[in-house]
Amino acid sequence: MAFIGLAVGALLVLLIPTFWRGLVHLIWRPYVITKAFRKQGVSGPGYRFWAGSTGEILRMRKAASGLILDNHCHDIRLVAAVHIGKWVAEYGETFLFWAGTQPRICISDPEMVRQVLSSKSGIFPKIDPAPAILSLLGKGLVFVEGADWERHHRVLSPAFAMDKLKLHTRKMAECAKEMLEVWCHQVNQEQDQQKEIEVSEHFQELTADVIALTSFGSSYREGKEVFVAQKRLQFLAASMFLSLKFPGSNYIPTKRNVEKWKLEKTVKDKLTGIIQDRLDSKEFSGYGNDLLGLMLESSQNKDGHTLSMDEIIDECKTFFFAGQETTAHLLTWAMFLLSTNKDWQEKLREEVLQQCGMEIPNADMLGKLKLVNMVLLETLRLYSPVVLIARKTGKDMTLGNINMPKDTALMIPILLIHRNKRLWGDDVHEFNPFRFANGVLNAASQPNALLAFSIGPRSCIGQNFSMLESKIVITMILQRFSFSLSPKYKHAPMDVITLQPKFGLPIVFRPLHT
Ligand code: HEM
Repeated sequence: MAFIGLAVGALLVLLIPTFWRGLVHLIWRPYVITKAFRKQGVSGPGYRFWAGSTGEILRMRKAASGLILDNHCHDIRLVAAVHIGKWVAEYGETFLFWAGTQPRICISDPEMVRQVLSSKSGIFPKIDPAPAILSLLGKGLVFVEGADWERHHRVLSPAFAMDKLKLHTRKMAECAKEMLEVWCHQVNQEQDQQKEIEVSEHFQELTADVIALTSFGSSYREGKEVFVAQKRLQFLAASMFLSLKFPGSNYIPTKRNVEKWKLEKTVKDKLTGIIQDRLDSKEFSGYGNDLLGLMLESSQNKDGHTLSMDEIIDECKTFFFAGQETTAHLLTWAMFLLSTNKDWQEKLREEVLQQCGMEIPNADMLGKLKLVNMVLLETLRLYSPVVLIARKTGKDMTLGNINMPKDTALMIPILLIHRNKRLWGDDVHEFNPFRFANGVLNAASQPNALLAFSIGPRSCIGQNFSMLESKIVITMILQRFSFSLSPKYKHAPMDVITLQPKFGLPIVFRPLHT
């Protein structure tokens, strides 16, 4: 009896502090945080036990999931990042919401956003990525911090210098030509010389081919298993975002976790194979000067700027995903806008034929395509493939006039900032590429209003790569086809980590030359 009493006592000694910590974490801390922000005028949807705002977010997303917009409606707040749009309207530009028990402060004020993103001192690091995101992207350049980020950046950035990128123009055009030959063949087989093609899938394969070829010396076919596994990991990550978690839940062999582990293994094995092939093929001159070559060469560096094999694998994950997915969506949305704005399609074709004729475009020609550039920028404004940027406060600080404790997560809603009338004017919801006629910095009332590639030291390393690739592809399409939106298209942009058309993008193509 005494033994049982002793055991129960010991158990209580162990359990009571855990129970107490749980109560503090689940009830007291959210209460204190809510109160502290409310005192400073920052309110938001109330905290719900354990779930935070997750239930509300799920309800709003579900309600929006059946909506189809008019093809000319670019105010997509009704269908994408719906919770943020609704809460900004209700609580103002700065508000507090809860990802489970984690507080999130959403900031849209341009000056606050500029302060966070342009800081060079590292006081606004990235938030710790969810495990599902980490298995998708790896701990590569997107997520490393401080001295590690500097080391990775120093090794990788030479691959994105403009003179290096220009050398990729030919390879990018060859990949595009291969895709367009398939389209031409399909169109020519039709008696009425017009053919409907779902382009978003084709752009996914094309951009995968381009990043595989230019950066890893492989091809879509060789890297296909990685791309397919990453696509599935992306959907798992998106679904896991809004599910309730408890400590250790990532280690339980649930159906979803087991699938995630298998996909992670597929990605790692395949990437290791690609890396090993390059190591085996080392010639006298080294590993090559593409992205993979630079990473492998870094292992010989004596200056400490080296990447370990695990870091190289993580960077491969990062670039296979980041280098492909986003550009595919940019191309998709640009085609959507050009197929619904025939006047712009004509303007661009005229420019393209004037500068490039029917030749494969080279870097010099592409540099002269001002209207194509403007349309791509306006596409990035209206349909930014990345809808949200996340950061946190690295120490206790005042941002704007709000005191924030260390580790406060900050959410920057690109999708909403790109629809702020104060910044972009009364025609904010209209497709008007002319706003970029005098360059990105003069397009809005503030110079850094376009955030599609972010700004500051952590802005997108691949932005010139992506713009170059997109210009080549759009140019080569305009040289060959006129096109219009298929009547089957349903306008329902959705944010699954990136912004994409829910039902794809069917376009009807007609050849310009038979
Ligand atoms: C339309 C195409 C693209 C868009 C809209 C885009 C958008 C972005 C954004 C918003 C960020 C900042 C993320 C953050 O701060 O959390 C970013 C970072 C990054 N992007 Fe892109 N991106 C695109 C294309 C590319 C391409 C083609 C590559 C690689 C070839 C790439 C590689 C990266 C990397 C590695 C980072 C992390 C940079 C750092 O933290 O130093 N992106 N991108």
